[in-house]
Amino acid sequence: MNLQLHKSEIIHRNLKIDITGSKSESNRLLLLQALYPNLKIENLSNSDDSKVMQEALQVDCNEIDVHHAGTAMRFLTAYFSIQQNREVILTGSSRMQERPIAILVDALQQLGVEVVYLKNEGFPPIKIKGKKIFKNKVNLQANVSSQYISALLLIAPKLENGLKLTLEGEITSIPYINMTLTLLQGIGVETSFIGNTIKVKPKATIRDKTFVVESDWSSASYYYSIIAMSKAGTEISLAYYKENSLQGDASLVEIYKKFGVETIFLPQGLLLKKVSETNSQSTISLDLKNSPDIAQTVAVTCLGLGLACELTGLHTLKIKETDRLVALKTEIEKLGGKVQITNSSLSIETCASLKENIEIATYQDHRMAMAFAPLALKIPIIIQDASVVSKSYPTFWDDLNAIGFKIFKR
Ligand SMILES: O=C(O)C1=C[C@@H](OP(=O)(O)O)[C@@H](O)[C@H](O)C1
Ligand SMILES: C=C(OP(=O)(O)O)C(=O)O
Repeated sequence: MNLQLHKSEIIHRNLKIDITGSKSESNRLLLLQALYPNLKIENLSNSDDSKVMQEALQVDCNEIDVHHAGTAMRFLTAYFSIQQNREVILTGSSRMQERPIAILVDALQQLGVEVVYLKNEGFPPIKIKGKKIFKNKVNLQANVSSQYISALLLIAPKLENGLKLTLEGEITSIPYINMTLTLLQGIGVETSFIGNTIKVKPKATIRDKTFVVESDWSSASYYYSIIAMSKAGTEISLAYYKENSLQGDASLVEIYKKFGVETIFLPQGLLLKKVSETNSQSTISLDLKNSPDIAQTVAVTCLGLGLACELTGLHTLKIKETDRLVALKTEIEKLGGKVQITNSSLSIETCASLKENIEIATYQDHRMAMAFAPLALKIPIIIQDASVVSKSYPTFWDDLNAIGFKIFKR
């Protein structure tokens, strides 16, 4: 389904957008709930990725397809490693079969788990034979994806002797590791993270506990971009967000001050308000190694506002739903922007005007579709294969429609 977005403006200012729980928190809590059934979860994410995770933890079959869900792939690999007397094949979309998993598999093999590759060495599909794990020391490379680390940490309290992880290299996406540790602490697991060493103590059972998942900050990023591209005075409210977030993408609050967006925390969420114009002479420089999922949003905001930018810390983008660096360069150049990329950075030159009615390809990447949509405040634009958004935010187009975006099927 391609969508034509006519040039739009925000009209329903008093509307509150309800975004469901963080996909990252939800997928961690679902795994913890499978390990500790007296854990209850509220405001669970309605994303495809969380549905896939939930179903995979419930079914009894021995082949599970996680489609495009990276966290589900990595977290379930760890989960099935400790399910004794079960042999499970984990597979995914063709892109998932190109997303590396060797660092996690090597770590599980160091712990004594039997994992074999069924197609290409280092990539899904894999076959896992679950067992009781007594070993408790693992060294692993930490500069490729934090998901491998979170996966091991989530099962760590159920290992006979807990876990000591020694992280090698520069640690990437650290807020996601801290999110995992904080959730573990929340159910009473003892953890420590000092220097490059993480320790988790074993915990057989937990007390009854209910978690209310905070709404997804990565999804909120598209509203930050919308407000940044709107005229002064425009406002949008988003529920349910809090000032002390576990999610690294809450860095949006600081980052979007650069684009004239003010964030006001209310008891039930956020009010975003455009308060000032950005100086078009300035270059926006940001290191996004702690918030990789908002890189596309920020890049397109800069493009829409005609601002030059230099974004660094993007080394994980090449192994996500698509190679996001190449995808951004290709699509921004279609619109008339000038882009340079390396393996870990992206810069855009100041661009005075954008081409109209360009078809943006989305590469089966939800964030490509959602990041480019706010440009409809500046130019008419077409988003190809727009239903990809369901990976993290199924009601995205309905919500945009409700705030005034003019969206038509093509
Ligand atoms: O642990 C998580 O929930 C995630 C970690 C990040 O991945 P990397 O650590 O691979 O950057 C992020 O991009 C992804 O969307 C979700
Ligand atoms: C990278 C993402 O997800 P995952 O790695 O879980 O597929 C994302 O949601 O942007």
